[in-house]
Amino acid sequence: MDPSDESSGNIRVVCRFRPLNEKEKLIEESVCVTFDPDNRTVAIKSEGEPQRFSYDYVFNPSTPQAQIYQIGARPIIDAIMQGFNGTVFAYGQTSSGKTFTMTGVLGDKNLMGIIPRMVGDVFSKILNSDSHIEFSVKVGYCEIYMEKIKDLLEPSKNNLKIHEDKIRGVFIEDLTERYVSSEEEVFELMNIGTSNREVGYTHMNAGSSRSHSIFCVTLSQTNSLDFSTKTGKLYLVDLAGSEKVGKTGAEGKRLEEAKNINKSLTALGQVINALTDGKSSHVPYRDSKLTRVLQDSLGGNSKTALIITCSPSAYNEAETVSTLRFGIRAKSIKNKAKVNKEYTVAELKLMLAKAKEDIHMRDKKIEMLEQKLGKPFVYEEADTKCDSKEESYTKSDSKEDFKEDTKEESEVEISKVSVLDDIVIELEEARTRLTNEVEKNMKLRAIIAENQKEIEELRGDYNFLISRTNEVRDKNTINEELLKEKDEQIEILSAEIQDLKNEMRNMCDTKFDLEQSFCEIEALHSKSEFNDQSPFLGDTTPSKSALKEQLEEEMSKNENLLMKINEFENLLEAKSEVELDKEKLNGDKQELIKELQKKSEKIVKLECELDESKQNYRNLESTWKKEFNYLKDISVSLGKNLELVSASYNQISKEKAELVIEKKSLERKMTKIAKRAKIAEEELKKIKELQSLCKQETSKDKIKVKTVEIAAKNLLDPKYLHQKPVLKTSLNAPMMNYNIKKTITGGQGVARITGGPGVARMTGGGGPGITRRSFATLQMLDAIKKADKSKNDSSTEIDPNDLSSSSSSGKEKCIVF
Ligand SMILES: Nc1ncnc2c1ncn2[C@@H]1O[C@H](COP(=O)(O)OP(=O)(O)OP(=O)(O)O)[C@@H](O)[C@H]1O
Repeated sequence: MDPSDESSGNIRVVCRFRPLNEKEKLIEESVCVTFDPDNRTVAIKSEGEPQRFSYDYVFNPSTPQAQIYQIGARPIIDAIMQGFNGTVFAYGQTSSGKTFTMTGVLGDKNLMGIIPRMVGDVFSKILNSDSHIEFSVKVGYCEIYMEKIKDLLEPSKNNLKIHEDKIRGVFIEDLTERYVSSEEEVFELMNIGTSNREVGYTHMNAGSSRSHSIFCVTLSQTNSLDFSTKTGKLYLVDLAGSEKVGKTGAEGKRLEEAKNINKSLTALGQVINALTDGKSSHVPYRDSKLTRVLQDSLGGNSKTALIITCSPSAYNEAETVSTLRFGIRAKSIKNKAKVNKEYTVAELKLMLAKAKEDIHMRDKKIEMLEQKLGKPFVYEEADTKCDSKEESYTKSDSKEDFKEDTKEESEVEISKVSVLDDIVIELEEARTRLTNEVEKNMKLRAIIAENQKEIEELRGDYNFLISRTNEVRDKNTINEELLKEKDEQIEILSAEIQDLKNEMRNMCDTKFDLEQSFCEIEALHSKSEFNDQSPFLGDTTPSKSALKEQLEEEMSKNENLLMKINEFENLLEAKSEVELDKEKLNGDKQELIKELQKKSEKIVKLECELDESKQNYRNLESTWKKEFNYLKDISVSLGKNLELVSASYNQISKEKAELVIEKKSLERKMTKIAKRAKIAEEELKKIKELQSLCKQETSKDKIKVKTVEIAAKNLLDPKYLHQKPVLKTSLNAPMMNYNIKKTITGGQGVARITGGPGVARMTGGGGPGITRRSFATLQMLDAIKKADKSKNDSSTEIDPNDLSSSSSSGKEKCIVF
């Protein structure tokens, strides 16, 4: 991994003091703090020595919101853009200005807090980014109230759970996250969330936050060129303020809230202690929801800034000191943040393709260099400048020296090329390995995709079975309830039937009695009609009217009975109906029982299948995990290989550049040497020509000397003395081995021979008359001989007196050879 993808460092802690509020001014106007001019230290005045606390920055009460953002939180945004996680959280006593710092006044340019400013910066950075980077921004908003996490964008979700996995770290499950495309949309969501927050009145703060709020911004970036993705998660946390219930006057609900707030803040303090005391092996993140949510922000994968907020009032001195101490402890927490980057297969493929292309290019270059080094030298007129080494070659340097040097240099170059060859072979091997690994990777991915499909199908089957089982169970329960109801009804009806039967029996008895009585009465009545006057009868039997009354009574009873009988008959009918129903129900029940049995069997079967599916799923999952780990290993080794490839590439590039420079200088040397060799060859040719010329001249000279001697003799011969002198001629002849030019000029007694290397010049005068001429000629021959001897002299003068007598006519007399 690129080292810039990781960063470890301490939490950044800044401290902010707000101005005195009205209440503090009323209670006690004195201020208990002084600020050092270095903007890093604050001192609390106390009776003894003032207590001093130093942070990354200390803001005095007059610091504007914009500066707090710039110094306190802005660096975190840069980290988020790079794909790190980030957290900014505010801690402090109630009413110390946490919410003012984090949120401030939305929509007010001067008073808005860190969250809206950060959001604004995120969007402006997105707008100014490269066009091939695609961004997506999501926001979520929740609060921890009385140890429950409530979704502030969907308040019905009021007990969200915290989870953790390797990819996402610690996260709040099911938290509503909305995609947003402008800061206005974010502000809208913030307003919605804030309106759902638990806020209440206390003596210290009319709008006191009774919960810890967490505003999450997730920024994902996809590079459309290499398909890599980066995700930075930003947590902006406004903690509830610690409070002394005596001061805040919390009672009832507020008291419960205060207890909860203080408890979770104590848990936060304990986590910080465990992280910083250097002895604790266990960090109690799980002691509260707050610490669990902030787990990554405190000692984990996040760049974190803590803003501690304080009151400057002497009235709150104890709370301020406690907050300052908290900040000091938090300062030594070390986090290890890493860029949340994902290498996609496409990205890996692209990297591989690039590496292949690089290797190919390098191959070509190396081939070219090899060709050039392998070819016989072609002398090019490439460069006309001479370097010092080249100039040290003089005419006396032999071609052999030059060849020797060139051979040595060539050997060095060849050894370099062979090293390069080795590297190229290694790279080729790495490339093959990489290709194989990528192929393997692709195959594995295909297998995993298939497995996942299968798992999805199994999951679908499983869910279907579960829903079917639940359906059957529900039906069963309903049927059972129905049966129970019917049984109860049957029981009631049976009891009623029993009662009716008893009543009917009683009624039958009464009816029988009554009928008997009626018969008796009828008999008596006829008897009374017969013995109407009998006093005996009148005394012992009831009177007719009495009997009539009794009869009427009995008749009405009878009617009632008849009615009851009717009722009873109806009831019997009803009973038979109920019995029919009961039978039917029993039938239904039997059917239901049968169905139930069938369903139970089916459930058992389905449960078996489910177990099997679960087992399969578990197997697949473990295979998948293994494969995933294997893939991860491969991806790590791929990363390493790619690093190796790029390192080798860099090395080769460097060496190639050096090689090119050396090659150029070699070519220049070659050109110079070639030129010099050409010159040397020309010189040699000339010397040889001269040698042959000299040989020719020497033989000619001998002939000439002889001719001169003959001529001289002839001149002295008396038979030539009357001959006219030659008007003018010149003698051009090399003397001995030198290229000597001799000129004899007739005139007024001047004769000069100019000697020196290669040249002898004689000028002489002659006059009429043989003697003089002969004398002059003899003088001249003598002079020539002298000049030949003194070849190193620059000139030999002949005394003009010696020649004056021979210069009479002013006309030249020469001997022609
Ligand atoms: N730096 C400041 N300048 C001006 N006013 C401030 C400043 N800080 C805070 N205030 C004011 O003080 C009051 C309390 O601030 P705030 O609500 O932000 O405190 P808090 O720490 O969030 O309190 P709690 O923990 O009770 O929620 C508010 O009216 C706020 O406007």
